[in-house]
Amino acid sequence: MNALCIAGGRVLRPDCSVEDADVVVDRDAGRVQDVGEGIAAEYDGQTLDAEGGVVMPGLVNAHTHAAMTLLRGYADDKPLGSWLREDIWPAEAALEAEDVRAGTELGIVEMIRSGTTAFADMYFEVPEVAAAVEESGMRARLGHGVVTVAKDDEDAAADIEESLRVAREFDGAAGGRIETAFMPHSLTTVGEEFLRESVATAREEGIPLHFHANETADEVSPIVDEHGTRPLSYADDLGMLTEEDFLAHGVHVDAKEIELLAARGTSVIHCPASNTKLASGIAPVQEMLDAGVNVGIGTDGAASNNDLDVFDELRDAAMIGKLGADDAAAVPAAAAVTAATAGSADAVGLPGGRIEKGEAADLIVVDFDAPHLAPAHDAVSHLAYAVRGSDVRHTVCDGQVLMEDREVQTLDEERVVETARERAASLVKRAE
Ligand SMILES: CSC[C@H]1O[C@@H](n2cnc3c(O)ncnc32)[C@H](O)[C@@H]1O
Ligand SMILES: [Zn+2]
Repeated sequence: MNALCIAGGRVLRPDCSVEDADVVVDRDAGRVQDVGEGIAAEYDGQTLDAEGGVVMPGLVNAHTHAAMTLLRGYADDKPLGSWLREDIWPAEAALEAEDVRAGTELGIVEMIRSGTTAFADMYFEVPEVAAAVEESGMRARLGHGVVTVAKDDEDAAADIEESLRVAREFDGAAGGRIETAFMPHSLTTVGEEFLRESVATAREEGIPLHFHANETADEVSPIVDEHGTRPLSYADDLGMLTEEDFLAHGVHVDAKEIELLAARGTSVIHCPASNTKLASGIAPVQEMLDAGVNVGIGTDGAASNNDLDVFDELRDAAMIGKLGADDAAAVPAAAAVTAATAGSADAVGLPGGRIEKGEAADLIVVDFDAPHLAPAHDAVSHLAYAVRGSDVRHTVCDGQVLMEDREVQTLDEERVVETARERAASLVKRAE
């Protein structure tokens, strides 16, 4: 067997227990071969040193727009509607394919460096996003975001066709590391007739759906006014809530909508930093978990976060979850860590999220030697409340080492950062 041994660390298991163990990976299969104390000695192959560290599943960023790294810090301190209309959409109107490639690569480098092995991405120029994912060795579920408002019927239909086309074309790309979805931007930015027809097509072809929903209060009232019902019952009527589908935000959901999500098995991707920065509101995460809704974690784009560090995000989820519930016991450490690993992987329907024999070999080693992690009474507490993305020592996806000793192996980090700087500067000029 072509083995990779992650040796000498403590391993986070799916039940959030932590044990001294080595992890042996079958590199050809991209799967965990075995987990156990001292087993690395039985195998030949590449070894990654996990001494003094915790081996855990790679984080899954279940909702992002990776190329928006180019717009990091471009427009701040505004609510969602004016931020999008006054700043972001005008800038995005000037996007070229090369911008998306450069911004996605920058996002990917940032994610690999902070321990993310998979992500779900809604953006434009999906072939460029897919090429960046393929080169980087990460795993991703990709889609072209559709907006039909302010478009004539022909342009709207073309946008939908593009989203369905890339969903068909790129599913299974990069040796199966890329899967796809049909991604209508939101329930208010895609018209009902367009949704009705395109969702039916996606359903017939078995293509899952990902969309923004119930993000701000401003987004709820127009749906209630126009359709006489809450957004998620409207989405349900359109056939948009199945076990394969996942929606981003779910901030302004009432008890009936939470029940509906649980009944349909639709996952919610919680984006606490973006919801805080845009003052969108506090998602009822503990209520959703109590109702049996699967919750994943996403950063959203770097322009509303402003980074793609999922460790930051899961800490925000745990902290803000307590504030929202007015209960310090809400969204405890283990729940936040599980949401960012197994919860996110299950939500987006990608392998990973658990270190277990036979599971995908998507894992990271987190260094526990840093002063801000001493003492370590409880590893799971640290993973939720104290670890930073910069504590990640190694990142492995599908059995391939993407970062070793903080050196990204698959992309040229210096070139990626420089190109992204250049493309961001030229994008801003083109948008003026
Ligand atoms: C049509 S591709 C995706 C589209 O979404 C925009 N976007 C970024 N962040 C958010 C958010 O928090 N809510 C809604 N839409 C968002 C992004 O700029 C792209 O235009
Ligand atoms: Zn988003």
